[in-house]
Amino acid sequence: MYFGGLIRLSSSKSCCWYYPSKQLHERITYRFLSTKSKGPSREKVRAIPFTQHIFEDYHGNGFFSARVTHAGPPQEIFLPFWIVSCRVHARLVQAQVGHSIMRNVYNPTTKRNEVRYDTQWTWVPEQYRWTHERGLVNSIRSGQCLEQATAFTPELFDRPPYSDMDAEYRNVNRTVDPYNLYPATAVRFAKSYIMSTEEDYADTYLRKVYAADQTRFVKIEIELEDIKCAPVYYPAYVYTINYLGRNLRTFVNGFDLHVGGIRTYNWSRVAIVSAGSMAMVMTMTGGVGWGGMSGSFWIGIVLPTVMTSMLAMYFPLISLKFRDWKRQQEIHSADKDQHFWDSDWVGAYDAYEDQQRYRTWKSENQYQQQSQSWGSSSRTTDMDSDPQGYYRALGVSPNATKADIQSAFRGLAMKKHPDRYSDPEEKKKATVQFQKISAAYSVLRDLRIMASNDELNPKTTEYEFLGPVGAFLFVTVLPLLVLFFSVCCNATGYPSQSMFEDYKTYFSELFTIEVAKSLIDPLAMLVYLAFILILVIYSFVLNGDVVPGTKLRNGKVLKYRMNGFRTFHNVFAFGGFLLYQYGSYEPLLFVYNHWVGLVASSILFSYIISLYLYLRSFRSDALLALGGNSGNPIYDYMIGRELNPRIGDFDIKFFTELRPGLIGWIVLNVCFAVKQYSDLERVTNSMALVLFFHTFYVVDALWNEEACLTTMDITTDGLGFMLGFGLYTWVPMLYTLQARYLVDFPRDMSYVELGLVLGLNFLGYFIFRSANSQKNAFRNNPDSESVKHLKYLKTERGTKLIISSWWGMSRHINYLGDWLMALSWCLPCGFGSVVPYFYAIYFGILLIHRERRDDHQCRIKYGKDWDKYCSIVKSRIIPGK
Ligand SMILES: NC(=O)C1=CN([C@@H]2O[C@H](COP(=O)(O)OP(=O)(O)OC[C@H]3O[C@@H](n4cnc5c(N)ncnc54)[C@H](OP(=O)(O)O)[C@@H]3O)[C@@H](O)[C@H]2O)C=CC1
Ligand SMILES: CC(C)=CCC[C@@H](C)[C@H]1CC=C2C3=C(CC[C@@]21C)[C@@]1(C)CC[C@H](O)C(C)(C)[C@@H]1CC3
Repeated sequence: MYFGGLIRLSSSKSCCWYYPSKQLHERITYRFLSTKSKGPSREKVRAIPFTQHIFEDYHGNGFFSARVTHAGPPQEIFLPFWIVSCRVHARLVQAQVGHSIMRNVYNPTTKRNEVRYDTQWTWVPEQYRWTHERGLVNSIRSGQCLEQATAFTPELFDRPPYSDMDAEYRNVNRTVDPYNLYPATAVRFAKSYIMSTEEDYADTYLRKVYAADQTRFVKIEIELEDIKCAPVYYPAYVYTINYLGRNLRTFVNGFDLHVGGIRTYNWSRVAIVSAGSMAMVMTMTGGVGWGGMSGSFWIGIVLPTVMTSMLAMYFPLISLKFRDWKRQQEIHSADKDQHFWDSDWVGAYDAYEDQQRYRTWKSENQYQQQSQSWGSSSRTTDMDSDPQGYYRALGVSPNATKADIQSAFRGLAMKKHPDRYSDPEEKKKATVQFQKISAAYSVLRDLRIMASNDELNPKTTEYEFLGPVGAFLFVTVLPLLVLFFSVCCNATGYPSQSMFEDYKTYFSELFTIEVAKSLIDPLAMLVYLAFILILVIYSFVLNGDVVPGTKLRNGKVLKYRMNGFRTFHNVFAFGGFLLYQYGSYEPLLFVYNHWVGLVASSILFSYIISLYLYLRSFRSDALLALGGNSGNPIYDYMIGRELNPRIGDFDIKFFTELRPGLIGWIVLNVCFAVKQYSDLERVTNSMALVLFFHTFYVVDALWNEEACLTTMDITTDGLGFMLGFGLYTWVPMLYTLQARYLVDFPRDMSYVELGLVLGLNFLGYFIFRSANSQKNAFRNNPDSESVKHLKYLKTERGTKLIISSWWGMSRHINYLGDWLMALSWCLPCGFGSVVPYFYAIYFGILLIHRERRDDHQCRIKYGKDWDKYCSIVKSRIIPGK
């Protein structure tokens, strides 16, 4: 990049611009780094694990910081910058220097002599000229930054093996960020930076030489000659945090470990401090003076608290938006600056093409190695497999990835866009080339999508749940079963008395249009939707650690925000607050009174959301569950096609897994307990026990939310009707069966019964939690103190299977614990009906079936290793069986 000629800038600020070139020259220290310079050795640039604590400190310092700790390993990134160098010719056209003079003046008002300062201005007598060289990085920092930047060479991608590092750090990707600043913008920055820094120096100098106090009418002219704009790269470790659906990057300088990036704030602390300080202000000042206590509460405390905490929460996103907007402005203004545009870009593009060539070379090498190891010769890697010349048009190899094709197209499109040429002949040529590039891109992109789809999303060849027939029964019979429990179980009996008396008449009356109509309850629908909406809002606005999930088939690792537990207590705090304002618990009786409507609404919702999920799973970039791509609509709709459906960064499956079902379950339980209280004016000990057990289970699940990321539902199953219906309907509407039964048939337990049931529950919980935690701890770090004594079997996949302690007793000892708990939840209902035991029966069947499914999946995953594991740990669920 080279600009011949001179660029003339002039300044006429009220400061001085007067100094001989010799002295100015001495004061500027810089080292210009040309593109040929070597920069730091690539070994020096490595993702050092200890940068993790620098990152954590950066986000953990200060009372209001959000203490982000989970960002995964850093990325090694070379950030691109432009180095602008030029020769600066400066000429001082005019300037005045001012000296303050002290005078004694008589003041007739005070009738005294007073001291006054006047400025005596004199023109600077000479016109000075000077010339010097400048070199700047585009973010306008000089000195060290220039020295640490490195010229682009394809070897930047070559990461040494770093065999001494943990696997996590050994496999870190090394990348080069694309340029997102135009060279013309960098030059504009450099120009204004040169102006302002030289002004500063001149001002200081003038004041010193003339012993002046002020300067004015300063007019200078600067001519920039021989401007060079060279791309350089600056090494950094980048941690990416997912925050409210946006990726925030934290940069750790590759040399001095200085850290920068957008910070996040703990909005709940901001809220507490704001509420506390506003309450203090209100108390001290006597309130807002409008609306009494209530006015002061809402306007003086709640409003500012909500506003400040919202600001704290959205501040990172606002500043990101602001930066984006500033960048857009830069780009717009750079467009007008045509003079720099073309020649600059050509140089930048040279560097970009180098990258592409290197990537292509690398992927070809890899491919050749792979095909040698597969012994395959069916595919060819050279350009002969490109009869249409599409790959050649984009300058990529036939093995290029979708991303490679995309970035090659973007680069070429920028370079060859007809709008960038004013000469008609060149414009014509560019138009032809541009059309060729676009055609090649559209064909190759589609091919890549198809190829990657086939590889990533193979057809499902084996059915579960008795295939399409079973799926059909699932989507029809199970909702009917839930309706049966809600419609046919009531205060007369579980099932109702009239069904027992004459079941034929009862059922013939049940399947009528009137009964169907009675299921439609708009108010219940509204309440149900409002509840889901509140959960969605909370999942967006509440803070929580951002945790990476397991690696997906496409190599991606999704991030999840752990705010389930916060959602839980916020739901109760919000509900409690509303009831307090209302002044009665009566709204909670709505649940019992509109039970059938609520159940029907949840079923309808489950059908609709599953349909939405099914339809959206046909997007070209959707990653499907291995078991959900059979091609049979009923089966795929039921089992779930898409593995991790997301809207932006909102993960629908993760949201569904723990929130509507589990939180809804406890909310409904509380409503039933309140109903019992309103009927009996007390809560029976059996109801209290059921409430305690269920709440304990749910709180435990939400508290250990992270653990659900490794469950089959998240890692393997798609999100379809099975999970959707399971969590929007089945869990909240059926897991509450015991609490509802105790409203209709209240009973108290003897102390002996109480003790036995409590004991059974805690035994179950002990097994369930210790086994699950042991597996999680072992999977997270097998060397940690609590699990390092465990014996394990190392599989060929690299995964270790525990074969001692809990996991040596049976292959799913956790299921046994879970089932014992399930049984203990049913026992408080006594033995008057089998219906409250439905949960233990169904759950037993579910766990047996789940164990078979998991066994099948593990056999596919681990092959011979699984057989070996099964021969060591023989029991499936119950030890010794
Ligand atoms: N209340 C409810 O309605 C329900 C509760 N649950 C509960 O959810 C919990 C999670 O269940 P789920 O995901 O089905 O099963 P597990 O938690 O038992 O996880 C099974 C997976 O763990 C890994 N694994 C198996 N054996 C070993 C071993 N010996 N050492 C180390 N890892 C092993 C395998 O995955 P890999 O090797 O690939 O990592 C396997 O696929 C259970 O406690 C269950 O009771 C489940 C369903 C419903
Ligand atoms: C018959 C029918 C509708 C089947 C759907 C099954 C679902 C109800 C269950 C499948 C796996 C589940 C899990 C939990 C709840 C029930 C479902 C969705 C779970 C969230 C309960 C709390 C636990 O601590 C858990 C997080 C481990 C668990 C995960 C599996």
